[in-house]
Amino acid sequence: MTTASNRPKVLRIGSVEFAQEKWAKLSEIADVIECTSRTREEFFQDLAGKYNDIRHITRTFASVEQTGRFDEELASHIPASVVSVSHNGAGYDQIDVDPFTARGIQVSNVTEPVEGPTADTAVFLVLSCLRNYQEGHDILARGGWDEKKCGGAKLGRSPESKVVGILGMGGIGRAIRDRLKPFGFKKIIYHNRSQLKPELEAGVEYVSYDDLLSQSDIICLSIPLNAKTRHSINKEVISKMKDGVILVNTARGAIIDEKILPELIKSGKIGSFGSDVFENEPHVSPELYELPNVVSLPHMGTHTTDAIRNMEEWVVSNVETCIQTGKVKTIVPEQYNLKV
Ligand SMILES: O=CC(=O)O
Repeated sequence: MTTASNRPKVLRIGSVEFAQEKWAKLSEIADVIECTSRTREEFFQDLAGKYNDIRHITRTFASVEQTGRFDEELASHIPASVVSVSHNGAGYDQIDVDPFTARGIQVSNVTEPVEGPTADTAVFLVLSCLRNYQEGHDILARGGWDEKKCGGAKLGRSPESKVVGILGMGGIGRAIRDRLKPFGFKKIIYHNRSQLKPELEAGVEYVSYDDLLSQSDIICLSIPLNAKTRHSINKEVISKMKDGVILVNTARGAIIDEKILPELIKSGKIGSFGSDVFENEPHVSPELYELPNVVSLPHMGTHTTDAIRNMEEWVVSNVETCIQTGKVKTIVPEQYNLKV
């Protein structure tokens, strides 16, 4: 039981949109402190001052504007009292996990609430690229629907003739698989760090990285961004893909070396590009999104009230579970062996 003197302090960085009730519940067992530091320098000063006895930190994707990345430098300012950092999002590329692991600090991310909404977005992009729906919309919007059938939009293809390759078969990759299955694609294949157990694989075929590149008509990227995966989809890798491949990215923009895309799309090497994420958000080169065979979204993967509420509540659960058991609910994979 917590008393006023031993109640853990939770530093909340970034705003709450919908999970006020869940945060209020957490306040019954912890002191929740809103982070008011406006800059990274101020944050470092506050960590040595008014936040010097906090135990848990929560952060949002947008709060990077306030504190900068959670890197080695920032970790070196974290008070020894801190036991967990809970990130609101599936992708935690704003956090360098190693310096936190070295200090015995648990890092958690959001898993399940992100999977369905992100996969819905991937399905939208796959279908739009396959059927040229964006081109149809653009023709209609500029008043170009004349006598020509469907306004002259290019003919699309149906799923039955296409192989889908999913790169990365974590929770989001599996949700993409499950949503694409009913469309009747010719085959769904995947590549992952390791092959999944049959019950998780759910009937789709595990292939090598190179086989995924060479066999897929549509490639969905669902891998995390880190030092190994940054620009891993580059000119050389794309040259191994089928001519006219459809590339769909709902993971992180910087997995692809974005500057090479316009040329490869114009040449037809990439038949269509569907993306919810870009390398330097919110800046996207008009040269890219103005191409007719590009479907682009401003990072809307989890942009629903339900998803945002569920994600915010998941973050609170991570803190709550850590207070109650000493362990966060969803520790990041790099820390599976962390002794706590
Ligand atoms: O981009 C969204 C997330 O990382 O959850």
